[in-house]
Amino acid sequence: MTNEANPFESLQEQIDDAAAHLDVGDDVLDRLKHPERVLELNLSVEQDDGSLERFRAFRSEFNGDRGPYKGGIRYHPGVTRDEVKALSGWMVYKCAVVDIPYGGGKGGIVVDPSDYSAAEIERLTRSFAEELRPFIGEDTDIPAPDVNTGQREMNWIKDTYETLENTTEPGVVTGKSLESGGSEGRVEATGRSVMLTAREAFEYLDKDMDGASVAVQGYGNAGHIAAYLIEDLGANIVAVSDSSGAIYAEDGFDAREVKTYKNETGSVSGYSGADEEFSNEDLLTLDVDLLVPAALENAIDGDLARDVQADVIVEAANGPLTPDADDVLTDADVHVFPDILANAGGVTVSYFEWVQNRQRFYWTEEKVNEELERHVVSAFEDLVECYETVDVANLRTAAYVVAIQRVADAFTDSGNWP
Ligand SMILES: NC(=O)C1=CN([C@@H]2O[C@H](COP(=O)(O)OP(=O)(O)OC[C@H]3O[C@@H](n4cnc5c(N)ncnc54)[C@H](O)[C@@H]3O)[C@@H](O)[C@H]2O)C=CC1
Ligand SMILES: O=C(O)CCC(=O)C(=O)O
Repeated sequence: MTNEANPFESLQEQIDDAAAHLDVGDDVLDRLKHPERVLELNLSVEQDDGSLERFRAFRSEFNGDRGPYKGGIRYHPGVTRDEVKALSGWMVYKCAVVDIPYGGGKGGIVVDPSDYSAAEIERLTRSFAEELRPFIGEDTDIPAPDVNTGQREMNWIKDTYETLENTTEPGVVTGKSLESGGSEGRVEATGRSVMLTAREAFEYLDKDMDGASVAVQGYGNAGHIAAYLIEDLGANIVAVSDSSGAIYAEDGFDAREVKTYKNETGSVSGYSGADEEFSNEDLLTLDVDLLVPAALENAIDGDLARDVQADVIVEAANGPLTPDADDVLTDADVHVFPDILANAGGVTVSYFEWVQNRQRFYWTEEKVNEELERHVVSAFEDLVECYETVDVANLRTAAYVVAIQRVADAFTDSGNWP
């Protein structure tokens, strides 16, 4: 990460941008800019050929003022300590934006899972779970899926934890399969909140979703589900991409069909319904009504932002825009609906999963989706109210003003500080 923005510094800059509008002292604010603790591990894991391989892993517990640390675990070769710290901080403010009783945490392993067998990934995951065991638990720190992890890894973490603790505690981790205590609607939840945010954003901006052109960068859990749910609102998904590159069709794709093709072939490239193939950078600068970055941090920096032609950006990924990009896009009147609102559906339904686990009483998908919509729409309204009544530059800063105030109030109300 040499020329790229450091995500942890980006997070701190986002907090600084909100500072002037907050009733929070500099000392408390300084606390809210740093993780409470970061665990760094070297996991030694047996490979299929009998050799031992070492993997670096992290878990950052950023802030627990509003509840247990909560956030996903990422498997990616680009994972760094600072990235995990940033992601854990974004979790704190995301949970506060949607007003669920959690703090924020995040974990990651430096690994490209496509280079390893399922058995090797299982041993790696169980090894991580063993090391995390003293720190995680339903009331302390609750992992979940992120990039390149899903139900399978969450089931393994739950099983390892429960075996070592000699208990049943399904709420120790969320994003599990239904059979292991997962919730209806969790797989779709992140994409669903992106869709709900896009729907509310278009209504707020008095724009028509019917026939709107949409480009989606990243076609994994968050991206492809956001794409087909936005398509269901009547929009045209004209471009999508993954790490192999981007595909474009002027009349739009069938978003579900593209995913089926990706499942079969491993990438979106080569899809027969495409008019053209190009780079991810080209996708990000297309002249579309709505752009949804759904891959990784720093997708759009200050330079690329100057070429962005989209009217509206709804962030499915965490941290896809650098602070420089934010400045450029704010000046250019591009409406950016921030990650800590738009992708909060994942953690919101994780919260519902945890509630169901603790009550041993399970909800229908309809109830999950109704409650999710209520949380996202209410958070959207809180942000817009702040944006319209406080002199903030953009909706991201509005989101941080709302969220930081909630976290700081929890800290001071607990009697820890006057
Ligand atoms: N899974 C979840 O519940 C949540 C995920 N997120 C965020 O959404 C983003 C995506 O996560 P998931 O969809 O879960 O991961 P995933 O692993 O399911 O999918 C990631 C997708 O991004 C693509 N990709 C990677 N690098 C790319 C690049 N440079 N250009 C274009 N595409 C690229 C991959 O090929 C893949 O299609 C991340 O920022 C994650 O933190 C946020 C909230 C919850
Ligand atoms: O479901 C969760 O607890 C966290 C999901 C996550 O990692 C995120 O929102 O970035």
